[in-house]
Amino acid sequence: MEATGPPAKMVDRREELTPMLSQYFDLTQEYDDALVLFQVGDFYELFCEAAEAAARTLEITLTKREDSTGTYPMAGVPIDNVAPYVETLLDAGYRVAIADQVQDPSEATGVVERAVTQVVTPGTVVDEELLGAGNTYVASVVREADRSEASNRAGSGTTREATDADDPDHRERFAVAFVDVSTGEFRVTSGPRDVVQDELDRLAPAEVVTARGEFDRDSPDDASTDGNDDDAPHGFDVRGMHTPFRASAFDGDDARETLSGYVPTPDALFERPAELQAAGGLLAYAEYTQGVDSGGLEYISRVQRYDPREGMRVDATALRSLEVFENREGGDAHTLLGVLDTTSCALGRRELTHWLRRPLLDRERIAARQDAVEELADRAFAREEARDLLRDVYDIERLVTRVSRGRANARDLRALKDTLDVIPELKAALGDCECDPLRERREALDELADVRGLVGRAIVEEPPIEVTEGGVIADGYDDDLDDLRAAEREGREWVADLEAGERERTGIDSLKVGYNEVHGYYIEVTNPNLDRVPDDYTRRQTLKNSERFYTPELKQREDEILGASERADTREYHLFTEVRDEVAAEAERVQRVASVLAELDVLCTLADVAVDRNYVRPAFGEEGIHVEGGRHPVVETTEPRFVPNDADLRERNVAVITGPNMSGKSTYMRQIALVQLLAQVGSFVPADRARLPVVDRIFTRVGASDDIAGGASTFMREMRELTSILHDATEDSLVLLDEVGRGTSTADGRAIAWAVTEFLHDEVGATTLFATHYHELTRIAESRERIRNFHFTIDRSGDEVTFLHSVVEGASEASYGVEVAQLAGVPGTVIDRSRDLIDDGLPGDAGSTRTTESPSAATNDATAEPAARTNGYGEHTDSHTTRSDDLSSGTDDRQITLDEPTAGEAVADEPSAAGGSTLEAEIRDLNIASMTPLEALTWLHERQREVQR
Ligand SMILES: Nc1ncnc2c1ncn2[C@@H]1O[C@H](COP(=O)(O)OP(=O)(O)OP(=O)(O)O)[C@@H](O)[C@H]1O
Repeated sequence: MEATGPPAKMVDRREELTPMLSQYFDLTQEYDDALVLFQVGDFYELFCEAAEAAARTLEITLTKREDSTGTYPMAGVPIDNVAPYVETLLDAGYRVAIADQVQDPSEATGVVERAVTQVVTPGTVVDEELLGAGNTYVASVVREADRSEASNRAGSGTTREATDADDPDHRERFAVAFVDVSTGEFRVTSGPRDVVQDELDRLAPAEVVTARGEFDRDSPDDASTDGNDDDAPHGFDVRGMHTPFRASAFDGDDARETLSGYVPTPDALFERPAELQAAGGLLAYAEYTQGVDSGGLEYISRVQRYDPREGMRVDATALRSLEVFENREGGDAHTLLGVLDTTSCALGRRELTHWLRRPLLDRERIAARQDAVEELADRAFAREEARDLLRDVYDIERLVTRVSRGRANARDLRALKDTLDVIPELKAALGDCECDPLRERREALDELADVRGLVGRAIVEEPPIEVTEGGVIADGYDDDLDDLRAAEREGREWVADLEAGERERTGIDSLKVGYNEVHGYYIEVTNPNLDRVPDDYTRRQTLKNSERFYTPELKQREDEILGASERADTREYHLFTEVRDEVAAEAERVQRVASVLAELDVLCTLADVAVDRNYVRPAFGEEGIHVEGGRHPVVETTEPRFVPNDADLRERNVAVITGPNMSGKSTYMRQIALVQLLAQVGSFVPADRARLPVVDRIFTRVGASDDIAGGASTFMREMRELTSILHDATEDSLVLLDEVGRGTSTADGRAIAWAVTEFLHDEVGATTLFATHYHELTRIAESRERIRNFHFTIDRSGDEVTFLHSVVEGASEASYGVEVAQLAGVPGTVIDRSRDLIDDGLPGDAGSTRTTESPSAATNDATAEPAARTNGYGEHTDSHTTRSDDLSSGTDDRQITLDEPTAGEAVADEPSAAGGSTLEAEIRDLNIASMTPLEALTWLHERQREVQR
């Protein structure tokens, strides 16, 4: 960003700068991709362009600094409340380098020494205040060497013959590593582009690091920032910030060297060199941001390589359309996570997210989780007790990270102890649980009695936040400390007795003994009594109405007290860091306990949800999906009269689902996918009964109808996603298609929908749910044995329709678009007119020179499609190649042709019928009543482009 790097004004005056600004200049040069927050006393200051940018972004005052070399814009934020400012800067796309004074100003001879102690970036925040409850990842991506550029899968057509791109040996491959610096979780994997993209989608890193120089077009030193497609690391689609980092860190030797600070034999851990490079480069970046040297993040000891194929693949599109973590508006209300997340502690909350992100493929692992959930569901008392205890569990995964990094305070240690105190009780609560997964976890719960005992003995029950000012270490833990405290106590007692003694000795009743920070202990005598002051009193301070004195003995005692107190504080700090280091040495054990606690929390939660919401344990078999009385886990919580529905797709069917708008098609499809996903997570499912296959991947393609503004580009995206489904789905996949084809003309859309359905049935064999308003699609079932039609029923009495939300076998009769419009409150005049038009045909039909179909052909026939009723253009245009008899039944005069032009395009090719301008003729001939809003908008968009050309 332009506000980072050395300020232009200072570059010009580099040699003249004062020592302090010179120091600032050097740091801005060294950390040239960050805003440097430069400590000056109680403030972090920024200068020149950086100050202006910060003032704008943070809405703080821009001031000036003047010295002999000039005037510099300056802005500052208070040190003791810096977190919110840093957060705002991160949100605005900046990285922030914190340059602290690392020398006591009183000891500095010249300018105080300063150093960057931390670079805060979106992916590497560790401050509690800046961290959300979930994981914050930073990822690194490395492209494998010696791979030729592979073809783009999205463009590789819909045939499933093997191509170069399919051949595992010829596809472009990447390695990707992820770290959560706040917990120490570290994972590495590699694979072809789509697999790595899935991993990036799944873990949604806040930042992606790549070797500098690879993507920086203008200057190799230019640090790119987020949000710009041009900066997409290796062409991956990532939401987070993109950070180019020192390329050498990703070199094999350097990466190995970095890794050796964390794992004993790096080479043995990875399967491919690029994985080692990605992991080493990422660790080097993590060290750089945390201001530590090689090996300085020792709590990252769990560098794990994983295989993405171990889990069900659920890409970002599927996660979004199934609203697993986020609803369609991007919020977290009414999501699957929201329904399930009644976890007791932060550890469990993060673990649940992990589980939902990566449903399992391994039947045994699924069964193990199910066994645990089942037993916990049955043992209500044990479950409730365990959940209660887990509520007292702190986020010890992050806590132990702070311990390892020397950032934990005494309260953190005490919180760790409080958590460890829970473990014996938790083990007892689960003592009767018999199934292997629960027994194993119970046994894996290390009580860490040593750590618990140490902290219990060493740290007082309610320690202060500061660890340098005493009051942290418990009495009896250390003899030296006890002696110092005794000396201090004794001195204070002596002082406490002094007042009474001196009053007696001097006869001054108003004499007082006091203490202040500046002058220490004193004896205060009011002016009228000054003549009675004994000789051994020395004057210390004169006030308006009194004088303050000390005696040689008081002075001596004061020195003893203060000396003892100071030495006690120092000793305490020393002891505290010793304890902290001892705990840090057990970090791995704590992390293991944390992960068992996390799993237990999730298992208890899933059991609780199962009981609370009446879920059942699904069985797994070899046949396709068979659900009885299935429910949508989220919609059933908001819809008081949710109607359960069956889904019998045992032959791995392609289900074509029709029904009026709003009847429940999307909900139904999503509920089947969510039931499947939950089942593979190991959870029970919202149904009366479910027998399911293990699905390798869930694909979703939701039509463009909701996204009119996106226009043509949305359709393009839709088709790209469709291509990837057709290419990547297997017979073990579950495919959801919701109104695919809606983003283009009705004719094209229907043709595509038809062909896609055939392809999925004939070539792919994936279990498919296809919700559509193209009713003619239901006819495919006549010629394909595994294609089945389902539709949603409504109850119609007079003009009123009631949605029954229940699915039945067979094709739907109509769309009831007008009835839905009426329900939505469209004015009665419009509704009546629509009904007339349905009955009588559209005026445009009669006037059109192309109309070959009689409007009356579609009248009063509930089975007629909107398209057939209103369009019916019989003419053939070059742009549509699918033959009409592919789709039509050919038996009646409601024959549907696929050669129908889009509202605009075919007309535009024709000369004006009325002899006016082409545009005029087009407008006149437009059959507006038959167009969807999207078609109208697309038409308008095309005309605009023509005019603009
Ligand atoms: N099984 C059900 N029981 C009760 N209410 C339901 C059920 N399914 C859906 N609904 C309600 O109906 C609304 C519409 O459902 P949904 O979006 O699934 O309809 P749709 O047929 O896909 O509509 P469209 O074709 O317009 O996209 C939902 O928001 C929900 O409130």
